[in-house]
Amino acid sequence: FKRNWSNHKSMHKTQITGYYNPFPSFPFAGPLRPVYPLSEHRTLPKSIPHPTWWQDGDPKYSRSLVNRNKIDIHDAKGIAAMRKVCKLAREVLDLAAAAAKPGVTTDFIDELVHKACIERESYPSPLNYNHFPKSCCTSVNEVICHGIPDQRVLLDGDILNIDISLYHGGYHADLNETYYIGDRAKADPDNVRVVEAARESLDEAIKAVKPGVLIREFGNIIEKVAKQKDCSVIRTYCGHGVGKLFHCPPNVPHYAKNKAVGECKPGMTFTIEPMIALGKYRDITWPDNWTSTTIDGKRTAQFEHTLLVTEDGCEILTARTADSPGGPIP
Ligand SMILES: COc1cccc(Cn2ccc3cc(C(=O)NO)cnc32)c1
Ligand SMILES: [Co+2]
Ligand SMILES: [Co+2]
Ligand SMILES: [Co+2]
Repeated sequence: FKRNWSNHKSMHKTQITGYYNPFPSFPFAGPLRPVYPLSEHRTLPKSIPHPTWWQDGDPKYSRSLVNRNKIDIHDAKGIAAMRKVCKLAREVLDLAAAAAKPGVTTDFIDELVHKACIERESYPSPLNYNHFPKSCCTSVNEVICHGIPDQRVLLDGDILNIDISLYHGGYHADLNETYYIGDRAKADPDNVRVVEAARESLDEAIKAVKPGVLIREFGNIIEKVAKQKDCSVIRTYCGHGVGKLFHCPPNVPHYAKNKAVGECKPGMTFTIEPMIALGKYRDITWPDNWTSTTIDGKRTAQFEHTLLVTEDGCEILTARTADSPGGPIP
C-alpha cells in the first residue's frame, strides 16, 4: 500500500502561492525525519529456525474465530523454552543499550542486534514481520514505536527506545527499554518525567499480575501513574500474548476503563508495554507506513517485559540482570 502523495505536492504549491498551510511539515509532527538509505536486507544462516514470515512477510496466523480470545497456558516444557528465549532477548537488549551512544546510528544498533541474535541461534522476530524491514525497532524522541533503524546519528539529549524480540526454540520473547543518550545527569527534566513515568507505570502494573486479576485492570494502574506525572497514555498500541506466536491473545490495553477480555491464569505469558507521552495521546504514522509518532511531536517513552503468571504472582521473564547497563536516574 503506497500513499498517494500527489495532493501533498499541491499543498506545497498553495504554500508558495500564499495560502496558509497549518501543517507545513505534515505528516512529520516533530523535528525528527528518516535518514535514508536503509541498509541492505539482513539474512540469517538457514541452520537457525525461521518463523513463518521470514520469506513472504505473512505471519499466517490463521486464527479460527472460536479461538479469538483463547489464551495459551504453557506446560513445563513451554515455560522452560520461554525462560530461555527471554534470557537471550535480555542479553541482546543489554548489548544494544551499551552501544547506544551519541554519534552511533540506529542502523548500527540494528546490525549489532542482528549479529547478537545469530550468535544466540535466534531469529530477530520483527525481521520481515508484516514486511517490517529491520531486526529491531529503534524509536527516538517523538516516535511512539516501530521506529525503523536508519542512518540517523544518535544525539546527546535524545531518548531512544530499543524494542527487541527473539524467536528461539519455537517461542518468542519481547521486551524494550528507553535510554537517555549522552550525559544522563544533564538530561532534560521533561525527558526524565516521561521516561520515569513509563518505567514506573510498567513496574506498578507488574506488581498487580497474579492469578484472577483481570487483564483490563492494568490500564487503570498505568494511567494513574501517567496522570500523576502529567503525562498521557497512548491508546493505539497494546500489550499482547507472546509465546509460540509473536502476537496472540490477550490484548492488553494500557489506558484506564478499557474493555479487555481475560484474566490472569498460571502458565500464561504476555507483555505489558506502556507508551507514555508528554503531550497528546493521539498518534500519526510516517509515509514509511511503520513509524508512529505523537500527533503533537512531543516526546514519548516505553518499557516492555514478557511476563509469566505463576501460582502466586508473576515472573518477569525478561528481567534485568546484575550486569544490565543503564537504569533509573538516581
Ligand atoms: C501491520 O501493522 C503493523 C504496524 C507496525 C508494526 C507491525 C509489525 N511489527 C514490527 C515490529 C513489531 C513489534 C511489535 C511489538 O509487540 N513490540 O513490542 C509489534 N508489531 C511489530 C505491523
Ligand atoms: Co513534501
Ligand atoms: Co516489543
Ligand atoms: Co510487544
